[in-house]
Amino acid sequence: MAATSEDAKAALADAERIHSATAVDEALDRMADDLTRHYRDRDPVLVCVMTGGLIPAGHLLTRLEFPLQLDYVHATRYQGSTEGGDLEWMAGPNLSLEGRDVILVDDILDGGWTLATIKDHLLAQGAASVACAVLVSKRIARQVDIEAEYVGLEVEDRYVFGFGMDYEEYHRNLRGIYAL
Ligand SMILES: O=P(O)(O)OC[C@H]1O[C@H](OP(=O)(O)OP(=O)(O)O)[C@H](O)[C@@H]1O
Ligand code: HPA
Repeated sequence: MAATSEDAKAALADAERIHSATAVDEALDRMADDLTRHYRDRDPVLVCVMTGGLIPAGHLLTRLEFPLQLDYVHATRYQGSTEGGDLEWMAGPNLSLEGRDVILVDDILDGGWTLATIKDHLLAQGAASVACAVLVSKRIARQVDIEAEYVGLEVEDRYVFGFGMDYEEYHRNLRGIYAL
């Protein structure tokens, strides 16, 4: 049965805040500095992975003061659950990525299947390069061979939510990061 807002409130009350809003802001500043150093003259396309990538991508974008284009893909394998399944591809990208340098932005790198699959897909569409930028990297053995080039924060192997990441589709709007 789908979780209610009361369930979501109860989960938050029991959760531990593992990164404050300030820590998230500082991590985004560091990521933006690194991305600016590498991409300021490369006319990249920033591709946001919906839905969780929306919040980190939006906050990163306002810190990237150089020419870039924005696109998105919508792909999901958790669908409001805490266990991942097969990746369902729903939409995007819309721009031609032929010869372009792509910054693929998501909220979290966990088992790695999502970013690995999307990265392969974008390279198959002709992208010159695809680098992954994630707000959070979970410290676990990946299911596939992928790592992010740009990482904001690390978390241990717990289900986390906030700043894009959901608890049963709730709590993406929290400014800190919480663990069950
Ligand atoms: O590294 P993985 O184990 O593949 O997990 C990471 C992915 O899982 C979440 O997406 P989800 O499928 O839950 O969709 P959402 O973005 O709508 O939350 C998250 O946003 C990442 O895209
Ligand atoms: O720990 C997580 N939290 C939220 N979404 C996720 N998608 C993969 N892992 C997670």
